[in-house]
Amino acid sequence: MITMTNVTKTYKTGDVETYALKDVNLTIEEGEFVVILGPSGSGKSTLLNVISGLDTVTSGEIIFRGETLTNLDEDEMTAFRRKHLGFIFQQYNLLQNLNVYENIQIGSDIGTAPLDIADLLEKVGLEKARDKYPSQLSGGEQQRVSIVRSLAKNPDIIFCDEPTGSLDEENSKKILQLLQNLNEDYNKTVIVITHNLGIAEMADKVIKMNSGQIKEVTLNKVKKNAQDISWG
Ligand SMILES: Nc1ncnc2c1ncn2[C@@H]1O[C@H](COP(=O)(O)OP(=O)(O)OP(=O)(O)O)[C@@H](O)[C@H]1O
Repeated sequence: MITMTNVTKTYKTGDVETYALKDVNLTIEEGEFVVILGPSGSGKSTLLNVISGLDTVTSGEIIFRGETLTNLDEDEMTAFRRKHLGFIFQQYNLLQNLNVYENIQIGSDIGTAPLDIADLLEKVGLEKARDKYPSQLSGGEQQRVSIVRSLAKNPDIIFCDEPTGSLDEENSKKILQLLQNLNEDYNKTVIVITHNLGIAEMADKVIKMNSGQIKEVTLNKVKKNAQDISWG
């Protein structure tokens, strides 16, 4: 689905050149659950940013379903992102003056074949919260709304940067369960960046990064259910 070939990304600050990515080669299959691990500064966010076109590569090639993303101009890349990608970040970024349903509608309006909002709300146990405002919800609930918003447009790939961040185990596992269901029931490709080693137990493919390079790629023969992964 995604192939990265010899991808390098450097940042120049004054005379100093930093390799955020150094000659990265990687394949991500359709419907795969991928977890990217690595210490702070190892290049995880940069990897996500170049795949999603939020940042350009210095050299190398990225191909998505036969289309060379690294040849697209900014407008084409924005269109690609809107059509195919969903993002889940630590910050919820919900609009405070819109209720749950309306917040999610912002996401589904972008999609050409959006998923049913009521259906998604039921999947995350928030069917009763559709008319509530963000300030009336807990942090975990807000996170679930923000996740539903990014999923409502029906993206092919879901990118998650520390999706469970500051949430406790129970709320984190609810979110991970949702990601697992989307991966399994809707065949969505899920790519999660995390420091939490337990999440790697849910993955098909675990990528370990260090100093801008992929140091190890492991395929899990057995995947754990979100509820059963190790924690803390
Ligand atoms: N805009 C930028 N300008 C200069 N250097 C940058 C920039 N963005 C990232 N870097 C550098 O590139 C390297 C990789 O950064 P990146 O954010 O990808 O790491 P990360 O693994 O996601 O870290 P974290 O886990 O802390 O989020 C780091 O050395 C970082 O300082």
